Amino acid sequence: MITVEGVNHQIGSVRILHDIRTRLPEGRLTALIGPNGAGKSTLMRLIGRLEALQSGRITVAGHDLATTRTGELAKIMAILGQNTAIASRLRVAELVGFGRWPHHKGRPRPQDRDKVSQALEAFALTSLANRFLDEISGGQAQRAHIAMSFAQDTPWLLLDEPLNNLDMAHARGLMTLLSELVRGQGRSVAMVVHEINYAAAWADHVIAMKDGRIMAEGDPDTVLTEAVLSKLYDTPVSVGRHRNRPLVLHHA
Ligand SMILES: Nc1ncnc2c1ncn2[C@@H]1O[C@H](COP(=O)(O)OP(=O)(O)OP(=O)(O)O)[C@@H](O)[C@H]1O
Repeated sequence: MITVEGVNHQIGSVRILHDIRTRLPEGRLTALIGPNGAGKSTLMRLIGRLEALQSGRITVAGHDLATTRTGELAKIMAILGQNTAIASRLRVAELVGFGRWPHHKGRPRPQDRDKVSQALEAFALTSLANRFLDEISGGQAQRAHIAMSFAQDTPWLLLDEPLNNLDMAHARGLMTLLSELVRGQGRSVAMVVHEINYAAAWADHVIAMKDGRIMAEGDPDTVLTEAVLSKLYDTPVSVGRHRNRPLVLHHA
């Protein structure tokens, strides 16, 4: 479980997060939703310790972020942030190989190479393994970054907008793979997602944020309702059903 208690965050004089208290359940896929600027990435970055905690307390699988060593944390949690700009003269396999660093600390072993091969295969990147990052498409680069986090092989996987740039089939493939990690291997995934129907179809738990606060949280049937979503996004939405899950419609 990830616990967040009394987390406030401020940039300059602007309050970005207001007293966030929540729990992200273990062995589940949690979707963070909400409008632009709601504070989703900031909360993810604080949980992933990419940003220093200004107040409150966060624990990941019982480890307090304030006291856990980075090497230890990197074996518990992989985080993929939103800005994945990285040296473009790097090959796909090298990027994915960085995910193994916490395990081998510079001396890759056969099992590390196996994990990289598995990650390349899982994200349909094997044929692109030797390409440089500036020689592949935006969606392929996005998959390579997710594959790097996947190769880290941690109980917790935190992904900020991993569906960016992915076409329908690859987005579906990623969600299927993430839910297999959760259901088949008992891993825990938290992701920021804008396309609400991916949360509706695959998430077990949804946290809806607006203006630096949590507006609603719970299972998709509880959170993905017309009342909550219309208020969350300040736009009218209809919610139907598809395969016994919510289906959100927001066309004119
Ligand atoms: N470096 C920064 N300096 C000043 N304000 C910032 C900075 N980073 C983020 N903010 C502000 O913090 C608020 C929350 O941003 P955050 O990126 O966490 O939102 P988000 O919910 O992830 O949004 P999006 O869906 O657009 O990615 C926004 O109002 C944003 O403008």
